[in-house]
Amino acid sequence: MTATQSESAHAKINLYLHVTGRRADGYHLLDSVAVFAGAADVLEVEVAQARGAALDLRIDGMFGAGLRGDDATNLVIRAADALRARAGAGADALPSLAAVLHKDLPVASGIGGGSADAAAALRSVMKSWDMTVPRAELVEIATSLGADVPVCLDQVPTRMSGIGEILRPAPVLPQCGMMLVNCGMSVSTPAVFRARQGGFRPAPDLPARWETLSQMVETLSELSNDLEDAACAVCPTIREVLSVMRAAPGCRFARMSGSGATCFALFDSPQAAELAQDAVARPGWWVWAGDLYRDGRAA
Ligand SMILES: C[C@@](CO)(OP(=O)(O)O)[C@H](O)COP(=O)(O)OP(=O)(O)OC[C@H]1O[C@@H](n2ccc(N)nc2=O)[C@H](O)[C@@H]1O
Ligand SMILES: Nc1ncnc2c1ncn2[C@@H]1O[C@H](COP(=O)(O)OP(=O)(O)O)[C@@H](O)[C@H]1O
Repeated sequence: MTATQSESAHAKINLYLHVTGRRADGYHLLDSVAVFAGAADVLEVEVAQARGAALDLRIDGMFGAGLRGDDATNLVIRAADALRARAGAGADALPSLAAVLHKDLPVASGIGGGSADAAAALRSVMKSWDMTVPRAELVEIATSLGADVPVCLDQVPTRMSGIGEILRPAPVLPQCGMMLVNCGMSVSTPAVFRARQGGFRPAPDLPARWETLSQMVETLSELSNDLEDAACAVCPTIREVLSVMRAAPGCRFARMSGSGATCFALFDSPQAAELAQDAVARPGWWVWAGDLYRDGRAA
């Protein structure tokens, strides 16, 4: 074995999510600001001695039991397969890889854990194979793995549009703290898009920066997550989560992320979010509190 590539795969939070249209293939056009929380999975990839074999994946962590390492549909394996396919005739010369995924983010929960894992796999496998992929092609490969994978490549605050493949800088964020709560129920993204009723909403004008949390909350209050009603129809506990979060001491704002069921709340500081954790704790609920992930990492 040679050097281990360790990549953190951070939770993606949609501060708002407008459905702006629909493509002919059924995919929805979205407008959203995605930010990343400190909460993360960790993917470790090592080069093995053998050549030509597939990526061998082991999974552990708090939410590892729900996923199988030998499942070829796992997004980590699909990411490695996509890069191997790109190597064409040179694929047989690539060394085999051994990977461990520490799965600490809830699965199918609106915070893009699987997408973040796929992006982490693209980053670490490219490094392990000493492979350079032009940015536009990398975004194309990422999009083929899932609409949320491109935004997870860099893990920086991003304005997303298209189906998730058009990426622009988000407004500069203020200091704040974040809490994430998941009620323990997986929610299927396609099922929520199918259950959605109502028309389309325009993409809003946003400022270049939010100087304070109050300014950001004022803007977000004018916007919405257009998947929230549909997700609540699929998983009614989301409404209870939101009302518990809104009642927590110091909570400035709460909303569902992505297609749910995870909800986020904003606080004045990471410490304020951590202090409110006990007030929202319920049996079977996953609660995380801390800072946004502000470092980002270029793919
Ligand atoms: C809703 C969002 C918002 O960021 O977040 P999550 O709830 O997944 O975190 C994403 O668009 C989810 O992206 P992702 O989870 O990668 O979706 P994909 O695997 O590409 O698509 C799953 C299914 O969701 C629907 N889908 C997804 C994205 C999109 N823009 N329009 C859609 O209609 C399609 O039915 C598709 O078959
Ligand atoms: N490494 C992975 N982590 C999580 N989910 C994965 C992974 N690989 C494949 N999946 C599948 O992808 C789907 C979406 O997972 P996830 O990204 O966690 O959802 P969401 O984007 O809603 O948070 C799940 O149904 C899950 O079975």
